[in-house]
Amino acid sequence: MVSDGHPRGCIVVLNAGSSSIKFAIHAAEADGVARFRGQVQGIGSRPHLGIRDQAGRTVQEREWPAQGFDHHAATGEILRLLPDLVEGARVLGVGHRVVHGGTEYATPVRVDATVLADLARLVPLAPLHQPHALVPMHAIAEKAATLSQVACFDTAFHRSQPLVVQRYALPRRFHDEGLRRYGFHGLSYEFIVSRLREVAPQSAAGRVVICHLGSGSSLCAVQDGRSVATTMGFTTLEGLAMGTRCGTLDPGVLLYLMDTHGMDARAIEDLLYRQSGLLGVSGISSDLRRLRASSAPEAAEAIALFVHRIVREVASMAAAMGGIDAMVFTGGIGENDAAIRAEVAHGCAWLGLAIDAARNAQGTGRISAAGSRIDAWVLPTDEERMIARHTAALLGLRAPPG
Ligand SMILES: Nc1ncnc2c1ncn2[C@@H]1O[C@H](COP(=O)(O)OP(=O)(O)O)[C@@H](O)[C@H]1O
Ligand SMILES: CC(=O)OP(=O)(O)O
Ligand SMILES: [Mg+2]
Repeated sequence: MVSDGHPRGCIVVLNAGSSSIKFAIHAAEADGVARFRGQVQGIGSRPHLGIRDQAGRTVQEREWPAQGFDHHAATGEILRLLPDLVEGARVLGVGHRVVHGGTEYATPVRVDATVLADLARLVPLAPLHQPHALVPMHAIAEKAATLSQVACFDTAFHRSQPLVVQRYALPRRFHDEGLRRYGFHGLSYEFIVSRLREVAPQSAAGRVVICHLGSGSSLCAVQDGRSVATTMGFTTLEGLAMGTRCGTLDPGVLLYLMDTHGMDARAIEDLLYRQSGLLGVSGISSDLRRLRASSAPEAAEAIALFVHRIVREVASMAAAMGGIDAMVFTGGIGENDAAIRAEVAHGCAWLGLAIDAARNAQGTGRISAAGSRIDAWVLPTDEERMIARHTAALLGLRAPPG
């Protein structure tokens, strides 16, 4: 309760990922570890809720059968749980992660009817994410119309990229109508840059490749704290192979699918967003943990493809910056799967990356070997904390981040 020393005002944060919904309760007035953090993860495979308090202790856990338990159901559960977790503090704002901000939104904004309508128009560009961010925004707007809601965008961090990086080689009119490379996971990249400034300021001022490897995966080339290139583009499909997404594909494949298989846009959307990636190649699961536990050759092949694409794209990020000084692994896979990090490092040895096996197995902080030309780190991301920073700043409760 308020009387036991908890801050009086709080920010509630909601982050709808493709396989998870994460949430957090942050003190409104000061940056710090969340009072509560939780997530429903494994949506679509093994839905599981876990909530931890400020000290990292698990305070609640629950599981559901995969069938019928979707993002919508998870949102309902979370909205029901939040009043208890707030513990009597005043909710001063709700911050949302919104994956796509289009050309219009390059900074956080207060949510109103116009914003809701604009963001709904971007649903086709992020079908695994955008609808799940909009559902709680509408629910909160209906139930608590006076509560300030703030939308924070995954695309915003990349808007500093040079125009040539954002352009596809299509006729100019398409770029002008918004068909361009946006990039995503920007809130995660922004948070990692802020962490790197704390733990390795010299590296943070240099040329950094951040590997956000989770259910969705992308790489970002960050130079002096700014995004200069990233693997995702117009949608969250481009770049690396992911849990259920294909990553970069020859556009001729789409023509073939239309002509030869008679597939329409919706069928192709389902194939590329939901049936491909680790799931499609393995035929077993989109979850790396389950592929690790499998002895099927298809599981090993899916993992090898995942790594191969990362290694190729690391080189492309390096090319965008003329070299690499530091590399950071983050996201559900980047933070937890030491073997993926070791395999990526092996593929990047020619760039001067060597990781220390024992440090990598431990999986926190610096993992590069003594003498590695590239400094390598495992840094847990915290998109929710970044959203709390932006939300508090926009509502005038704190100074702007960074
Ligand atoms: N201990 C682990 N070992 C290997 N992979 C893991 C582990 N924990 C989580 N993951 C992977 O991380 C993915 C989820 O990443 P996360 O970034 O939380 O997802 P989202 O993109 O939905 O936010 C899971 O699909 C799983 O493959
Ligand atoms: C942008 C994206 O793919 O997000 P996530 O990894 O949370 O699914
Ligand atoms: Mg995520």
